[in-house]
Amino acid sequence: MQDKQNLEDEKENCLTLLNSSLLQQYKSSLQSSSNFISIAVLNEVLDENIDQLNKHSDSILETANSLLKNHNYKNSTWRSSLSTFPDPVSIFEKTVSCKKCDKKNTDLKHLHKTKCSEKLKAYLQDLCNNSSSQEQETKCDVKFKPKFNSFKQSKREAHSVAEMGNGPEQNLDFTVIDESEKAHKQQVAKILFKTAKETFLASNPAAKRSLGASRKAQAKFISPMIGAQEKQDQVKEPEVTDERLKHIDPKMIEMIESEIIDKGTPIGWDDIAGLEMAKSVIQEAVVWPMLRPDIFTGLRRPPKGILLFGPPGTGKTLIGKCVAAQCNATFFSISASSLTSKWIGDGEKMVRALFAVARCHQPAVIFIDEIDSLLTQRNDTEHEATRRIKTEFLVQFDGAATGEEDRLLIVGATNRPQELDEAARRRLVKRLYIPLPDAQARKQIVFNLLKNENNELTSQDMSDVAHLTDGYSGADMKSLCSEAAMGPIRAVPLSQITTIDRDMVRPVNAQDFKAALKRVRPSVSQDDLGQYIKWDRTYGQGF
Ligand SMILES: Nc1ncnc2c1ncn2[C@@H]1O[C@H](COP(=O)(O)OP(=O)(O)OP(=O)(O)O)[C@@H](O)[C@H]1O
Repeated sequence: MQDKQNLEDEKENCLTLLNSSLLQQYKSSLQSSSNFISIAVLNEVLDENIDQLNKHSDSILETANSLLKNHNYKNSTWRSSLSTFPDPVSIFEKTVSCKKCDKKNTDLKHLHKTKCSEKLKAYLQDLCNNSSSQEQETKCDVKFKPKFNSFKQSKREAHSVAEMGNGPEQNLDFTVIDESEKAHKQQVAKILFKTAKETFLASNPAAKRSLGASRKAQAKFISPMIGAQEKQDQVKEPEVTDERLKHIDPKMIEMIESEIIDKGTPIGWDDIAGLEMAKSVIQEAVVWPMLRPDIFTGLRRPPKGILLFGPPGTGKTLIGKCVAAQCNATFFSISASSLTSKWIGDGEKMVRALFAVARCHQPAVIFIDEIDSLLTQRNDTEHEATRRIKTEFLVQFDGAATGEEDRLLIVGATNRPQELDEAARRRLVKRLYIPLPDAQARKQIVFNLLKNENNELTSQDMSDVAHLTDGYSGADMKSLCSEAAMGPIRAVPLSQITTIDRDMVRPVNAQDFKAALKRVRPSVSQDDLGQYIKWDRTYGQGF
C-alpha cells in the first residue's frame, strides 16, 4: 500500500517537474531576447492540444501564428504581443497532455510509453542547442514540426535513463552534449551554412548575370549591395529638354552640370594682383565683345580661343574665372589630363558633351587647364584614344569658332607652351604670358590676403615682404601668408590651444613673415622663366 502511494507520489513529482521544467523554459524564453523557444513551445502546444483549448484557441492561434511570421521582432515587441495572449503560462500548464490517448495532465510513465512529452522535451532540448543558428530559418509561415531522427531518439533514450535512474534533477540537465549531438550539430551546420556568394545570389538574382563575368568599362554597373539594384533601377534618368542635347548621354550632361560648371564666388579684376597688361588685353579682346556682340562684328570679331601661359600659380585660373564673371558667362572648368585619364574611353564623348552643354548655357567660357596634355605635338607614342579626343576637340573648337551665333570662349592654360602643337597655336589666337607677380603685385597679394585677418602690418612692412619675395609666384605668396598666419597660433601655450578665446590670439606681425620666409621658398626656377620668355617672344602677344 505504502509502495503504491510512493509510486504515485513519484509520478506526481515527475509530472510536476516535467511541466515546471517546460514552464521554466517557456518563462525564461519570454525574458530573453530570443523568442524562438517560446514560439516552439507554443507551437507544439497548439499542435498537440488545439481542440482542448476551447475558448482561447482563436486568440492563441492568432498570436502564435503572428509570432511565427514575425519572429524577428525585438524583445519588447515580443513581450507586448503577449497582451493579446490570455495568460499563456497557465494555458500551457493545463495543456501538456498525451497526444496518443488525449489524456490531459497525464503521468510521466504514460508519457514515456507514448513518447509524447519526451518528444516535446527532446525537441526543446534541440532547439535550446541550435536556437541561435536556426533562428534565421524560422522566417516562414509554416508552423514548426519537430523532426525525430536517430540522434533525437538516442538522446531521448539517454534522457529516459537519466530520468528513471538518477532522479528528477538530473533528468532535466540539458547541458550534457554527447558525441552524437556534436555530429548532429555539424550536420545541421552543414545544411544551414551558405557561402556569402550563395546568400547574395539568393537575395539578389540579378547579380548572377554579372558575378564572375567580365564587364566592359561601359557596361551598366550592378551594385553588390542587396536591394541596391532595385534602387538604382528606380533612379530616374535626368530629363533632357534641350533639342541640342538629344544625342548626348544624359548622365554625362548631369555630370558636366554638377562637376564641371564652376559655381564658386565670382572673381573681380581687383582680386587679381598685377598683370595689368594681360587684364586690359583680355578686357578689350574678349570681355567687351562678349558683352556687346552687336558692335564687335567683322574685323572686330573677337577670338574664340585664348591661351594663358606661364609658370604655375600665377593666376591663370583666376583670370579665366574673372573673364566668365565679367561676361556674365557660365564658367566650365576642366583639366585636359582628366579627359585622357578620368574619362578614359569616354573622353571623346565628353568633349562633345561639354561643347553641347556649353552651347546651351551661352555665353560660356570653357577653361581647359593643362591644355598642353591634350594639344601636344603629334608623336609616334601617342595613344589612339588621346588622338581621337584631340581630333574631337579641334572639330568642336572649329564648330564653335565658325558658328556666328555662338558666344563661346575657350581659354586654354598651360605651364608648358612649348609642347603645344601648331594646330593648337593657330586656334588659340591670343597667347598671353602670365608672368610671376612683380613687387607691387606681391604687396597687393599680401594686402588682399591679410584684409580679413587680425594683423598689425604697416604698408612699409608689406613693402618689405614684397621686396624679400622676389621670384615668388602668386600661389607661393599665398602659402607664405598662410605660414605667417600660423605664427600667432604657435605663440599660444599648448595647454590653452583648445580653450583660448579667439580675441586673445595676438595679431599677425612682420616678425611672423620673417619667420615664414625661412620656411616658404619660391617654387619656380629661373631656367623655367627663361623658357617662357623665349616662347613669348616667338609666339606670344609680345607685351
Ligand atoms: N595675380 C594674382 N593675384 C592674386 N592671387 C593670385 C595671383 N596669382 C596667383 N594667386 C593666388 O594663387 C592661387 C593659385 O592661382 P591660380 O590657380 O590662378 O594659378 P594658375 O596659374 O592657374 O596655376 P596652375 O598653372 O598651377 O594651374 C590663387 O588661388 C590665388 O590665391
